[in-house]
Amino acid sequence: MAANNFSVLHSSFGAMVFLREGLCPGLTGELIQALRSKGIRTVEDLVSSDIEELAQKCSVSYKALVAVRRVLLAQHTAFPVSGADLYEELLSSTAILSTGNARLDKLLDSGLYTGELTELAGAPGSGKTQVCFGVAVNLSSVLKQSVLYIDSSGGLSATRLLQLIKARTSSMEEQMEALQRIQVAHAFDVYALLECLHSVRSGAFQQVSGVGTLKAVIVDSVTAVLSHILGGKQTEGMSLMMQVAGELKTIAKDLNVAVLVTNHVTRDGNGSLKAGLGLSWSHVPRTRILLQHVERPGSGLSSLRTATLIKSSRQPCHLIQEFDLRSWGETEDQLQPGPSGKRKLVEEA
Ligand SMILES: Nc1ncnc2c1ncn2[C@@H]1O[C@H](COP(=O)(O)OP(=O)(O)OP(=O)(O)O)[C@@H](O)[C@H]1O
Repeated sequence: MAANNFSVLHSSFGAMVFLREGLCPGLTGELIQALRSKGIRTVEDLVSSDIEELAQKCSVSYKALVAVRRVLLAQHTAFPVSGADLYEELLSSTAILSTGNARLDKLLDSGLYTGELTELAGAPGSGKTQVCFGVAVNLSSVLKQSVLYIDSSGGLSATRLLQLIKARTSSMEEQMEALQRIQVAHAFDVYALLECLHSVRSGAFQQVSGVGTLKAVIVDSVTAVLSHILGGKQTEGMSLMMQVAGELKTIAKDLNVAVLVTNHVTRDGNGSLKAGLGLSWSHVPRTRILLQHVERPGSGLSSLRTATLIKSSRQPCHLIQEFDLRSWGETEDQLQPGPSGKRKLVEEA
């Protein structure tokens, strides 16, 4: 095929990927050497070349080269899809997982969406971990779905999880089943987190016997492992952070799971709270909620919190809901599915 036939595909390649042994079947060291000798070093160089001419120039098999190019194209090209196909895919594959808190669900347009990253940002003590517990327990005990809880701050409490599960069922058997559906991993530095995310991506947690397909991954918190490697002279910090972001997005998309992460906050020039980890990270979550204490004169520190929607592509931002950390699972105002009612709301099994 002539080189300029690939002009559309050209533009869809992301980062430059160098040809290396093992990148795809048939791409041997010998073939790579032959290609390099003719200036073909990257996937993009190869797929945009005239294969017939290249096979002759490099004295390699035309058939082998076509097979390699076909695999590389499938692996590395983002083929354009129409809006209609995308919408159809959304309807058929996206599940919306209730958080177990009707007010948070309202902010999230019914709940956590599979295939997406949602972030809870808040100051220390604002209740991020408590919300993660509530979400994990609702998924495991009410929706009967499997969850991976990655604890990177040491805040995980099995007794609190059990306490929340007990509030939903008095059956010991159901309590144990619910606890089993929450798989826990500890990752106290960025390398351990990346290793854990690699295992998730390779399917290690997908079907642990008896607990079903993974539906959500919770990381509490990303800041705990990322904040100290950013800034100063640690130049690789940003790259590690974006690797974590890439892994989380890939997991969300490829495994079709909902990803929930927690993040700290800082203050901007005007003194307003904003999510931590800087501008590059700010684009990573699709939806962000800010948790804050409700301060009432004379009432001291209470368990009341506000949740403010500060980033969303579905709902107007700055919607606010107030809720009580102690009343997770209240069902007073159960919500109806959003406007696109065909989407799968995961129901109690
Ligand atoms: N069993 C409980 N029931 C209700 N509230 C609780 C319970 N345990 C802790 N809390 C409250 O939760 C708050 C701490 O929340 P949490 O640990 O979720 O904060 P966080 O935002 O994760 O903080 P950090 O950023 O430091 O990890 C405290 O105000 C505490 O009083």
